[in-house]
Amino acid sequence: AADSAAIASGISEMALMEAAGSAVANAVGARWGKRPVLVLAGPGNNGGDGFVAARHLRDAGWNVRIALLGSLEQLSGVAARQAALWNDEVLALSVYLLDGTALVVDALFGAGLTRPISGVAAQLLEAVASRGIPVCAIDVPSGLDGASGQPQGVVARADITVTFFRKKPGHVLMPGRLLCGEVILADIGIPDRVLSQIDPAVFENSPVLWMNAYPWPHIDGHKYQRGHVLVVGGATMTGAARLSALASARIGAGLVTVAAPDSSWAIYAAALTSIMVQRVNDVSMLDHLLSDDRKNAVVVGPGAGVSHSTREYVLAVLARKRAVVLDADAISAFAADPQSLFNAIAGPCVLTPHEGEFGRLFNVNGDKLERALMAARRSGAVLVLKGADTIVAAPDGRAVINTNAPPDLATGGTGDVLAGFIAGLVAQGMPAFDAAAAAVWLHGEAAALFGPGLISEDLPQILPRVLRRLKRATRHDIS
Ligand SMILES: NC(=O)C1=CN([C@@H]2O[C@H](COP(=O)(O)OP(=O)(O)OC[C@H]3O[C@@H](n4cnc5c(N)ncnc54)[C@H](O)[C@@H]3O)[C@@H](O)[C@H]2O)[C@@H](O)CC1
Ligand SMILES: Nc1ncnc2c1ncn2[C@@H]1O[C@H](COP(=O)(O)OP(=O)(O)O)[C@@H](O)[C@H]1O
Ligand SMILES: [K+]
Repeated sequence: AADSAAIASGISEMALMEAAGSAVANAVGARWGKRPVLVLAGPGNNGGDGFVAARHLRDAGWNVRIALLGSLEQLSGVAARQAALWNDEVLALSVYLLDGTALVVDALFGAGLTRPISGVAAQLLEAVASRGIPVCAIDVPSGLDGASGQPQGVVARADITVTFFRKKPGHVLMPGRLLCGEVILADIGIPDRVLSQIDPAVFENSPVLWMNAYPWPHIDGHKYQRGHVLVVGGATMTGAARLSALASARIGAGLVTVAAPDSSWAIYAAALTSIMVQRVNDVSMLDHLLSDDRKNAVVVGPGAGVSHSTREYVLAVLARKRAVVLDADAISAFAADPQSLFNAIAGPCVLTPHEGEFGRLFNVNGDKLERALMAARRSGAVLVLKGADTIVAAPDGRAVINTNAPPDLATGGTGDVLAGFIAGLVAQGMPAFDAAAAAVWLHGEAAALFGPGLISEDLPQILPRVLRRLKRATRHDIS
């Protein structure tokens, strides 16, 4: 879309392809020393980029061969014109070409792949992968769907992938993120105004997206301006709600209260210090607590139990139009009747399912991005679909894909912490979508900073260091 918009606005297609192929040659030269290179060129513009890269590498003194899928006569447009500039032998694709090849430039298919790669091209990619030959992919590793991050048949994993103008979802969604290796974004002269023309709604998560909305405390602020989070605590599994509460407090909520039943009140009270504990044995007591409208964000779900009372609590909070984060059991409790939940969602609401919980509420098909967006639209909530490539999706079609979370997060309780982070930011006035994106990023950053050995308690503990760095990076000094 960006390239056609750029061409429509008067940029030469030939110049774009020249810049793209030359960026590939530069990336190859920066990564590897001179060695025999085989460029695999496809029948479209991705192949055209390959011809340009081959020419630039040859001019820089590399030993380059190029093999084409199909024939030169079948090339058209700028790809044909670039192929003509190669002005040297063009080989037919064959697995034998890999003998004596120490680097493959994969220019078979980019964005135009319409069906799984078959025949000799597929055999070649398989052989490249099985022999472990280093690969530089152009735009995407051929066979990877740039929209979904899903392979369409065979894909040879790349060491680096050079793409242009803007990353595609497939570069950051799993398993695409792994198949791409390091993604190098090259500027090929597509002007920024093209970005506003295509007005993208999907972004890789990063502070630039939400730091202007980040609720740093005001110099003359007081605790009530920083919001009051209410965490509905479970009766038996008390750790989950305590983790959420601690997380809300750490991320800056002015006050945090856990609502606890008589049976476990003493446990909560003994374990918590800066966090308050109030008695709630049934939905009318919860409703009474919520009559204080300073309690402006609520977490339900962590350790709540998949039960009728959890459903009642969720519906009571939603009826009060309070901002709410629904996690874990608060999601699972609606498995039998998701529509009753969606009907009740009217104000700011964030659902934070992992894939298992997601499947209990939503019967939607498609790739992860599509499913998250559809679920957000259907439920009317901001949807946080968790995992190695957590997606935050809004009912209006915006989405961010998170890429900073390490697998150390795959340990019990980290989701409870995330729910608390989100509620803490919403309580401080951050819009639900921004709050969810910021919380997911901070959560990943905290985990990465802590590193191996992480347990969920460590996340709120180390968050202040992440916040300090973020604040330093985003502070606008008065000059
Ligand atoms: N248009 C532009 O201005 C620019 C485009 N660029 C490159 O152009 C690429 C997109 O080019 P195209 O749209 O030509 O797409 P591709 O080069 O990915 O390939 C499309 C061609 O392959 C055929 N095809 C699709 N699936 C096939 C399969 N499984 N087996 C055999 N043939 C198949 C199609 O019929 C079509 O002829 C980008 O990925 C990027 O690499 C870059 O040059 C940057 C600028
Ligand atoms: N392999 C992974 N890489 C990165 N993040 C992960 C990975 N596995 C899980 N996570 C993150 O860890 C958290 C786990 O949450 P959840 O599944 O609700 O666990 P719990 O209920 O034990 O708190 C989520 O934020 C999720 O995105
Ligand atoms: K490619």
